[in-house]
Amino acid sequence: MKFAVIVFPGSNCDMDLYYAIRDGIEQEADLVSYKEESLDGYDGILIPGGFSYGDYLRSGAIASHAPIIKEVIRLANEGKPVLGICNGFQILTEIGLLPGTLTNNRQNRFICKQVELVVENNKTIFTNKYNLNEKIMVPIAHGEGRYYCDEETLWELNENNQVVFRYSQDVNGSVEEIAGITNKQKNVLGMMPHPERAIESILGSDDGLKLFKSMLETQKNGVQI
Ligand SMILES: NC(=O)CC[C@H](N)C(=O)O
Repeated sequence: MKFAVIVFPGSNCDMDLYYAIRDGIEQEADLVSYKEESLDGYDGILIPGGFSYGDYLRSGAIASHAPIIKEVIRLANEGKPVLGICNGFQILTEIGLLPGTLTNNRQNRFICKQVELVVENNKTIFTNKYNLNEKIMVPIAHGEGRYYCDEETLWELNENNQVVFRYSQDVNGSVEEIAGITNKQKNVLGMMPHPERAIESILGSDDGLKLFKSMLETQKNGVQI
């Protein structure tokens, strides 16, 4: 499976993602500049964490106008897997591939720690290797990670099983402890925690590895969702 890791000015988790693919699941990954205008030949798109454009205006707001974004949207609409982590999640909401928004943590400061997540939907291309309600440890590192959406959107997210990860506890004030959601078609996942920083136990947890293995499994065996 061949992945594109999109690199914006200010991305800082691009190499973590690259190594998660190369060493974690032994697949191919390319670092692809935000300036590129084609993503032909890639089976999966990864949007890494960081501080694209210094988080000016709002996290992800300026990145949403980068040349590569048209292609990300095209591939997402074709059904290709698109995963946005942290700043990647923020970018996915800014470009409208995911509903809602990410705003300042309730504590109004940056939070960096290991947190427990619950797998709320294991019937997705990103989570089929997990058990339903499995508890996993994955780090967070964000200042604007508080997920917010209006009541109607929240109802839809729950109704369509689009909430994939929730925090076990309230960590940043996100509505209903939402940590990660998919689009309706379930091929686009955005999450604030960092699975790419939890791929081997020496890092404190390898619970993130199954997310990447799930994507590979789907590609190889066409897992029925
Ligand atoms: N690790 C990250 O991606 C940081 C996310 C982000 N720009 C924030 O602080 O909210």
